[in-house]
Amino acid sequence: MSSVKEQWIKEACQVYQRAYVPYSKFPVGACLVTKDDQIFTGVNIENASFGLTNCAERTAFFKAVSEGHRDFKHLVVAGDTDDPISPCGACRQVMVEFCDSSMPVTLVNKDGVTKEMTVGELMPYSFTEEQL
Ligand SMILES: O=c1ccn([C@H]2C[C@H](O)[C@@H](CO)O2)c(=O)[nH]1
Ligand SMILES: [Zn+2]
Repeated sequence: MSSVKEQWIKEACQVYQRAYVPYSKFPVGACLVTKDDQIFTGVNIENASFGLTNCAERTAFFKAVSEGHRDFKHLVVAGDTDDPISPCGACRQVMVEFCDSSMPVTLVNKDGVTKEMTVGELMPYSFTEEQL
């Protein structure tokens, strides 16, 4: 019996097969978990106009928020990488918008090796609505 976290890791590792990455050939998968245990997966989706690319993490957040979910408890990001994948700055900023700084984020490499971080560790001294 695998733990729920192992299930979330498996989701992120499996969904990245659906990444649309004809340009970078660099698939990424994300599995975002709500506080009421719903799962939203995401992949990176590229475009011939490169700047329109949406990362896996933001795809998962935008799917969840579009479906009415804003309370999250865990994010897993899996990449075809040697080291556990490191999310880009744009995705870190989106994490800050919707997650507590203490929320755990599991980063996974191509062999399933994980690195546990929190949103606050990924994005210290971040820009938030309090500064507006
Ligand atoms: O954490 C990450 C890092 C990169 N990418 C995507 C964006 C682009 O499609 C490809 C190469 O940058 O990887 C993600 O989806 N998430
Ligand atoms: Zn990103």
